Amino acid sequence: MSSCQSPGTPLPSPSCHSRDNSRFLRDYAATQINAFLWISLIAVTLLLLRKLFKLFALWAKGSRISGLPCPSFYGHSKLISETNLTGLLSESHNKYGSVVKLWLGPTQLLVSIKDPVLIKEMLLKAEDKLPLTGRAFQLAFGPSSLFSSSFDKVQKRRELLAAELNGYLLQRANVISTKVVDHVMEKLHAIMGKGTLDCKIVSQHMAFSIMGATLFGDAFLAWSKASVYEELLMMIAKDACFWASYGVTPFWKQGFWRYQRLCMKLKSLTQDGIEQCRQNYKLFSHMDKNSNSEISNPETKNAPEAPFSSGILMPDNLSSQECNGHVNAREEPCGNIMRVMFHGCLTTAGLIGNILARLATHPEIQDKIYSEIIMSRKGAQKQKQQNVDKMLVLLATVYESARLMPAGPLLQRCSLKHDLNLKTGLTIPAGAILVVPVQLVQMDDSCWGNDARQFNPYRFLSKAVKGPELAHISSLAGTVEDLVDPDQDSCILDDPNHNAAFLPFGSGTRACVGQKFVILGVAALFASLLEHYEIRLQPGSEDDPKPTLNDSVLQLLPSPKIVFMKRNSRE
Ligand code: HEM
Repeated sequence: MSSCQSPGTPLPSPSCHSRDNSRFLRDYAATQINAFLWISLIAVTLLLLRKLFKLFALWAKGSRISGLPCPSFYGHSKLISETNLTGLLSESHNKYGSVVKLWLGPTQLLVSIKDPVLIKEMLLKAEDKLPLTGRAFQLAFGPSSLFSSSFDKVQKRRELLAAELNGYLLQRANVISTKVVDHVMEKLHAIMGKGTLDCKIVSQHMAFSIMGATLFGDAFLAWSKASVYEELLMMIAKDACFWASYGVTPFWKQGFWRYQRLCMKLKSLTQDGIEQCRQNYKLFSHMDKNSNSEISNPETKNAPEAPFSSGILMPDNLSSQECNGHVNAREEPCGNIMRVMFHGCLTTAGLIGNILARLATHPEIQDKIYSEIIMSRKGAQKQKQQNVDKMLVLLATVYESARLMPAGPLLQRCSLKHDLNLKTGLTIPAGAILVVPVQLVQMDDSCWGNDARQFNPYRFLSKAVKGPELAHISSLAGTVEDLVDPDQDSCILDDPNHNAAFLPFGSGTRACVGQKFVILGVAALFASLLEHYEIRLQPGSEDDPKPTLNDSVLQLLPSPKIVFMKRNSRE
């Protein structure tokens, strides 16, 4: 008799019935949990096996690429600091050729490519960037559709920005530059009264004013909070890479919260600036209805329809949340403006600073550019703006300065999902970090000749020699003496991008969209500046500064001290 049956009763009691039920439920639950645990175990094992398989593939494929032997199981990462990575890669390329590997850890393979043709191929095929820059921007300015790691996320926004920069905004580059020079010189006179000028500070003011006037309109130059904005941006730039280098956001650090407060302040100032811009835009659009466009530029006719004929990169346009055909609800409304301000100001300041320093140490080039300016003025007495297209030595100087000091020492990509097969037959395994040591490539004798390390703008000029049938071109890279007379129409400016080793703005799918705009804008700035001032090095100032990574970009340090001498008022 079962224990559930009371004596003399053929049926089990109700309490016995419920005990059976609960035992059944308990058994059932135990079976389910066991099944779940087994399935989880199998899934985790499969995942681990997949990871292990990928790791073996990385090791096997990585071992076919030559490079420095690993000092230990943990790779080279302990030996590498930001400053000596380029040195280590240089040594490695000299020893092992144009594609080399470096194990940063047991699971992290870095592949560096130095051959310009392979670089072009890789930069076209590898569309995704390393997450570091994206993370730095995300931490500082929130989620957005520019500068992210994934190409799919940024593609549409890139195209829109490029169309605006290379279309109707290009015509403003001249106008902005003249105003910026007037504005900055006013500021600098006050500083000059107290002593000499620091190249870094001057270039920072100039870059900041150009970018501000481009994004927010001319009203930015008179904005009372512009100096605070500049200061804040520079404070954020100092720490941006540091905080982004944490794998997990360091919420537990007090410094991080201080940094976040700075970012919030910048955000609220940006919104303030946008408000100014809106009011200014209303004024402009009203004026535009009454008058035709100030300047006519043939390129604008082919450019996509300009939404704001005032010629400013209207923040509303950059921050519109509808992109890629859908509303991006997570996107920070003014995130893209802060990103473009941040990237544009830092990189443009680096370029301007480098040009200032080169011109100060090369008065003969300054004289050539000055005669180009005078020539262009002769042709167009009444014209307010300069025509920089004809100032070949000036443009060549901008190219050469960009070549000698890129924004950063490396271009970085990842080939996360698929192996990357190069035409040479070499396979770069999925998961590897791909880098281009720009500094090395841009100073490589085999790409630029024996004077690769020298400042020689003439390398971008060619002499058009008219033969009996065909005009042929001979490069002018050589000494300054046998060079072009800008008075004669005998030379042409080479497109720097025809040299695959010219990479200050990157190349391929993720190249900088601001290249054309920035080259013309900076050239126009120097045309306005050199027309009225001569740049001289302060006696005793360090005349051999080195490109050094500072505030997230390469800068010439120690920063040279310069003086602006008003022309026709020399002592
Ligand atoms: C001297 C000034 C500048 C330099 C040297 C510079 C350089 C660069 C470099 C090296 C890259 C990465 C390219 C690559 O990885 O292949 C980049 C990306 C970019 N630049 Fe610039 N840049 C400058 C100014 C500007 C300006 C003024 C703008 C816009 C107004 C701009 C917009 C961008 C954008 C949107 C990207 C990101 C492209 C992407 O992630 O897909 N840049 N720039």
